[in-house]
Amino acid sequence: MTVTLLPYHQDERLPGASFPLSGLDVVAVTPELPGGDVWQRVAALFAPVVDEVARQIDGGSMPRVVSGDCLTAEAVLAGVQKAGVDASVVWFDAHGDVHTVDSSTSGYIGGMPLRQILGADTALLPDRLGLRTLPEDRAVLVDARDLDPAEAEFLASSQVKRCPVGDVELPPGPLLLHIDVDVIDAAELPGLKFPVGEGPSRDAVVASVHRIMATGRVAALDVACPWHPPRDGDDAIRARLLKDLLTA
Ligand SMILES: NC(=[NH2+])NCCC[C@H](N)C(=O)O
Repeated sequence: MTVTLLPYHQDERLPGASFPLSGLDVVAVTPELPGGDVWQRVAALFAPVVDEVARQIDGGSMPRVVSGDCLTAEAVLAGVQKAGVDASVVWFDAHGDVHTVDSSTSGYIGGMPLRQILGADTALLPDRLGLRTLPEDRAVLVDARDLDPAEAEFLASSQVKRCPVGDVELPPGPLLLHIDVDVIDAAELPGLKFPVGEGPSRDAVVASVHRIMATGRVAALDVACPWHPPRDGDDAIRARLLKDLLTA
Protein backbone atom coordinates (compact mmCIF):
# COMPACT_ATOMS: atom_id res chain seq x y z
CA MET A 1 0.00 0.00 0.00
CA THR A 2 1.41 3.36 -1.07
CA VAL A 3 0.46 6.76 0.32
CA THR A 4 0.76 9.70 -2.08
CA LEU A 5 1.75 12.81 -0.16
CA LEU A 6 1.29 16.33 -1.47
CA PRO A 7 2.96 18.30 1.35
CA TYR A 8 1.19 21.58 0.72
CA HIS A 9 -1.52 23.81 2.10
CA GLN A 10 -2.75 25.49 -1.08
CA ASP A 11 0.48 26.73 -2.69
CA GLU A 12 2.45 26.77 0.55
CA ARG A 13 4.98 23.97 1.04
CA LEU A 14 4.71 22.37 4.49
CA PRO A 15 7.51 20.76 6.48
CA GLY A 16 7.73 16.97 6.56
CA ALA A 17 6.94 17.14 10.28
CA SER A 18 3.38 18.18 9.39
CA PHE A 19 2.70 14.68 8.06
CA PRO A 20 3.73 11.96 10.53
CA LEU A 21 3.51 8.96 8.21
CA SER A 22 6.41 6.83 9.41
CA GLY A 23 5.94 3.13 8.90
CA LEU A 24 3.92 3.75 5.74
CA ASP A 25 5.22 3.57 2.19
CA VAL A 26 5.08 7.23 1.13
CA VAL A 27 5.67 8.77 -2.27
CA ALA A 28 5.82 12.57 -2.09
CA VAL A 29 4.74 14.68 -5.05
CA THR A 30 6.72 17.93 -4.97
CA PRO A 31 6.55 19.71 -8.33
CA GLU A 32 8.12 23.05 -9.07
CA LEU A 33 5.60 25.83 -8.55
CA PRO A 34 5.16 28.30 -11.39
CA GLY A 35 4.25 31.96 -10.92
CA GLY A 36 0.71 33.22 -11.41
CA ASP A 37 -2.27 33.55 -9.13
CA VAL A 38 -3.05 30.98 -6.47
CA TRP A 39 -5.45 29.06 -8.73
CA GLN A 40 -2.85 28.73 -11.48
CA ARG A 41 -0.24 27.65 -8.96
CA VAL A 42 -2.51 25.12 -7.30
CA ALA A 43 -3.55 23.74 -10.71
CA ALA A 44 0.14 23.21 -11.56
CA LEU A 45 0.70 21.54 -8.21
CA PHE A 46 -2.26 19.23 -8.76
CA ALA A 47 -1.46 18.15 -12.34
CA PRO A 48 0.96 15.39 -11.25
CA VAL A 49 -1.54 14.26 -8.60
CA VAL A 50 -4.22 13.78 -11.28
CA ASP A 51 -1.81 11.65 -13.30
CA GLU A 52 -0.54 9.68 -10.33
CA VAL A 53 -4.07 8.82 -9.14
CA ALA A 54 -5.06 7.69 -12.64
CA ARG A 55 -1.87 5.65 -12.96
CA GLN A 56 -2.46 3.88 -9.65
CA ILE A 57 -6.06 3.00 -10.53
CA ASP A 58 -4.99 1.76 -13.96
CA GLY A 59 -2.46 -0.42 -12.15
CA GLY A 60 -5.18 -1.94 -10.00
CA SER A 61 -4.61 -0.13 -6.71
CA MET A 62 -6.68 2.24 -4.64
CA PRO A 63 -4.98 5.65 -4.33
CA ARG A 64 -4.58 7.12 -0.85
CA VAL A 65 -3.66 10.79 -1.01
CA VAL A 66 -2.67 13.00 1.93
CA SER A 67 -2.28 16.78 1.79
CA GLY A 68 -2.75 19.93 3.83
CA ASP A 69 -6.09 21.06 2.41
CA CYS A 70 -9.38 20.01 0.86
CA LEU A 71 -8.76 21.44 -2.60
CA THR A 72 -6.61 18.39 -3.34
CA ALA A 73 -9.82 16.37 -3.49
CA GLU A 74 -10.52 18.01 -6.85
CA ALA A 75 -7.25 16.60 -8.20
CA VAL A 76 -8.00 13.16 -6.79
CA LEU A 77 -11.48 13.15 -8.34
CA ALA A 78 -10.05 14.30 -11.68
CA GLY A 79 -7.53 11.44 -11.51
CA VAL A 80 -10.27 8.92 -10.73
CA GLN A 81 -12.23 10.20 -13.73
CA LYS A 82 -9.13 10.11 -15.92
CA ALA A 83 -8.87 6.39 -15.11
CA GLY A 84 -12.40 6.00 -16.46
CA VAL A 85 -14.18 5.70 -13.11
CA ASP A 86 -17.36 7.73 -12.63
CA ALA A 87 -17.25 8.34 -8.87
CA SER A 88 -19.65 10.00 -6.44
CA VAL A 89 -18.28 11.98 -3.51
CA VAL A 90 -18.50 11.36 0.24
CA TRP A 91 -17.20 14.47 2.03
CA PHE A 92 -16.33 14.24 5.74
CA ASP A 93 -15.74 17.77 7.04
CA ALA A 94 -16.74 19.99 9.95
CA HIS A 95 -17.27 22.66 7.28
CA GLY A 96 -19.39 22.75 4.15
CA ASP A 97 -16.70 23.75 1.67
CA VAL A 98 -19.55 24.92 -0.56
CA HIS A 99 -18.54 28.54 -1.03
CA THR A 100 -18.19 30.21 -4.39
CA VAL A 101 -15.61 32.94 -4.89
CA ASP A 102 -18.48 35.42 -4.57
CA SER A 103 -20.11 33.95 -1.48
CA SER A 104 -16.94 33.44 0.60
CA THR A 105 -16.53 36.17 3.19
CA SER A 106 -13.08 34.97 4.28
CA GLY A 107 -11.68 34.45 0.79
CA TYR A 108 -10.25 31.12 2.03
CA ILE A 109 -10.10 29.03 -1.13
CA GLY A 110 -10.06 25.79 0.85
CA GLY A 111 -13.69 26.58 1.68
CA MET A 112 -14.76 26.13 -1.97
CA PRO A 113 -13.80 22.69 -3.32
CA LEU A 114 -17.04 20.77 -2.86
CA ARG A 115 -18.98 23.54 -4.56
CA GLN A 116 -16.52 23.56 -7.45
CA ILE A 117 -16.98 19.80 -7.81
CA LEU A 118 -20.70 20.56 -8.10
CA GLY A 119 -20.12 23.04 -10.90
CA ALA A 120 -19.24 26.48 -9.46
CA ASP A 121 -16.34 28.63 -10.66
CA THR A 122 -15.13 25.82 -12.92
CA ALA A 123 -12.67 28.00 -14.82
CA LEU A 124 -10.54 28.43 -11.70
CA LEU A 125 -9.65 24.80 -11.04
CA PRO A 126 -11.96 22.03 -12.37
CA ASP A 127 -11.42 22.95 -16.03
CA ARG A 128 -7.67 23.17 -15.53
CA LEU A 129 -7.64 19.67 -14.05
CA GLY A 130 -9.97 18.12 -16.62
CA LEU A 131 -12.52 17.51 -13.83
CA ARG A 132 -16.07 16.71 -14.91
CA THR A 133 -18.40 18.27 -12.37
CA LEU A 134 -21.08 16.20 -10.62
CA PRO A 135 -24.81 16.68 -10.09
CA GLU A 136 -25.68 17.52 -6.47
CA ASP A 137 -27.28 14.15 -5.76
CA ARG A 138 -23.89 12.48 -6.25
CA ALA A 139 -22.45 14.17 -3.14
CA VAL A 140 -22.95 13.45 0.55
CA LEU A 141 -21.70 15.82 3.25
CA VAL A 142 -20.88 14.13 6.54
CA ASP A 143 -21.05 15.88 9.94
CA ALA A 144 -20.62 19.42 8.61
CA ARG A 145 -21.67 21.65 11.51
CA ASP A 146 -19.86 24.94 10.99
CA LEU A 147 -21.61 26.47 8.00
CA ASP A 148 -21.41 30.10 6.97
CA PRO A 149 -24.83 31.67 6.21
CA ALA A 150 -24.35 31.48 2.43
CA GLU A 151 -23.40 27.81 2.74
CA ALA A 152 -26.43 26.99 4.88
CA GLU A 153 -28.61 28.74 2.33
CA PHE A 154 -27.09 26.82 -0.58
CA LEU A 155 -27.35 23.47 1.18
CA ALA A 156 -30.95 24.08 2.26
CA SER A 157 -32.08 24.24 -1.36
CA SER A 158 -29.59 21.78 -2.85
CA GLN A 159 -29.80 18.04 -3.33
CA VAL A 160 -26.56 17.43 -1.44
CA LYS A 161 -27.43 14.90 1.27
CA ARG A 162 -26.23 15.49 4.79
CA CYS A 163 -25.68 12.87 7.45
CA PRO A 164 -23.76 12.06 10.63
CA VAL A 165 -20.69 9.76 10.66
CA GLY A 166 -22.71 7.11 12.43
CA ASP A 167 -25.25 6.84 9.63
CA VAL A 168 -23.72 7.70 6.27
CA GLU A 169 -26.09 7.29 3.38
CA LEU A 170 -23.78 6.47 0.48
CA PRO A 171 -24.42 7.92 -2.98
CA PRO A 172 -24.53 5.54 -5.94
CA GLY A 173 -21.55 4.00 -7.73
CA PRO A 174 -17.85 4.07 -6.98
CA LEU A 175 -16.78 6.62 -4.38
CA LEU A 176 -14.21 9.30 -3.77
CA LEU A 177 -13.95 9.27 0.01
CA HIS A 178 -12.69 12.64 1.25
CA ILE A 179 -11.85 13.05 4.92
CA ASP A 180 -10.98 16.45 6.33
CA VAL A 181 -9.64 15.46 9.74
CA ASP A 182 -11.31 18.53 11.25
CA VAL A 183 -14.57 16.60 11.12
CA ILE A 184 -13.34 15.13 14.42
CA ASP A 185 -14.35 17.01 17.55
CA ALA A 186 -11.63 19.62 18.05
CA ALA A 187 -11.22 18.55 21.68
CA GLU A 188 -9.74 15.28 20.42
CA LEU A 189 -7.45 16.65 17.72
CA PRO A 190 -5.10 19.51 18.67
CA GLY A 191 -3.72 22.21 16.37
CA LEU A 192 -6.43 22.40 13.71
CA LYS A 193 -6.54 25.56 11.59
CA PHE A 194 -10.35 25.59 11.71
CA PRO A 195 -11.27 23.77 14.93
CA VAL A 196 -14.94 22.95 15.47
CA GLY A 197 -16.36 21.37 18.61
CA GLU A 198 -19.43 19.29 19.23
CA GLY A 199 -18.38 16.78 16.62
CA PRO A 200 -17.97 13.04 16.46
CA SER A 201 -15.16 11.35 18.35
CA ARG A 202 -12.00 10.29 16.62
CA ASP A 203 -12.94 6.65 17.06
CA ALA A 204 -16.40 7.21 15.56
CA VAL A 205 -14.86 8.83 12.47
CA VAL A 206 -12.32 6.03 12.05
CA ALA A 207 -15.04 3.41 12.46
CA SER A 208 -17.21 5.13 9.87
CA VAL A 209 -14.31 5.30 7.39
CA HIS A 210 -13.61 1.61 7.96
CA ARG A 211 -17.26 0.72 7.30
CA ILE A 212 -17.25 2.67 4.03
CA MET A 213 -13.96 1.12 2.93
CA ALA A 214 -15.38 -2.33 3.68
CA THR A 215 -18.08 -1.85 1.05
CA GLY A 216 -15.34 -2.22 -1.57
CA ARG A 217 -16.77 0.80 -3.41
CA VAL A 218 -14.04 3.33 -2.59
CA ALA A 219 -12.09 4.21 -5.73
CA ALA A 220 -9.79 6.66 -3.96
CA LEU A 221 -9.25 8.03 -0.47
CA ASP A 222 -8.25 11.65 0.10
CA VAL A 223 -7.20 12.78 3.57
CA ALA A 224 -6.88 16.51 4.23
CA CYS A 225 -4.87 17.68 7.25
CA PRO A 226 -5.48 21.41 7.69
CA TRP A 227 -3.50 21.57 10.92
CA HIS A 228 -0.67 23.76 12.20
CA PRO A 229 2.88 22.41 12.51
CA PRO A 230 2.98 19.99 15.44
CA ARG A 231 3.52 21.01 19.02
CA ASP A 232 4.53 18.69 21.85
CA GLY A 233 2.30 15.68 21.96
CA ASP A 234 0.52 16.35 18.66
CA ASP A 235 2.65 13.93 16.68
CA ALA A 236 1.57 10.75 18.40
CA ILE A 237 -2.13 11.61 18.05
CA ARG A 238 -1.76 12.58 14.39
CA ALA A 239 0.40 9.61 13.43
CA ARG A 240 -2.05 7.16 14.95
CA LEU A 241 -5.00 8.85 13.26
CA LEU A 242 -3.37 8.87 9.81
CA LYS A 243 -2.36 5.24 10.16
CA ASP A 244 -5.88 4.24 11.21
CA LEU A 245 -7.46 6.16 8.31
CA LEU A 246 -4.99 5.08 5.64
CA THR A 247 -4.78 1.41 6.49
CA ALA A 248 -8.55 0.95 6.69
N1 LIG B 1 -12.40 22.37 5.15
C1 LIG B 1 -12.15 23.43 5.86
N2 LIG B 1 -11.33 23.39 6.87
N3 LIG B 1 -12.79 24.55 5.52
C2 LIG B 1 -12.67 25.77 6.23
C3 LIG B 1 -13.67 26.77 5.75
C4 LIG B 1 -13.94 27.84 6.76
C5 LIG B 1 -14.99 28.86 6.34
N4 LIG B 1 -16.25 28.24 6.08
C6 LIG B 1 -14.50 29.66 5.15
O1 LIG B 1 -14.91 29.38 4.05
O2 LIG B 1 -13.69 30.53 5.32
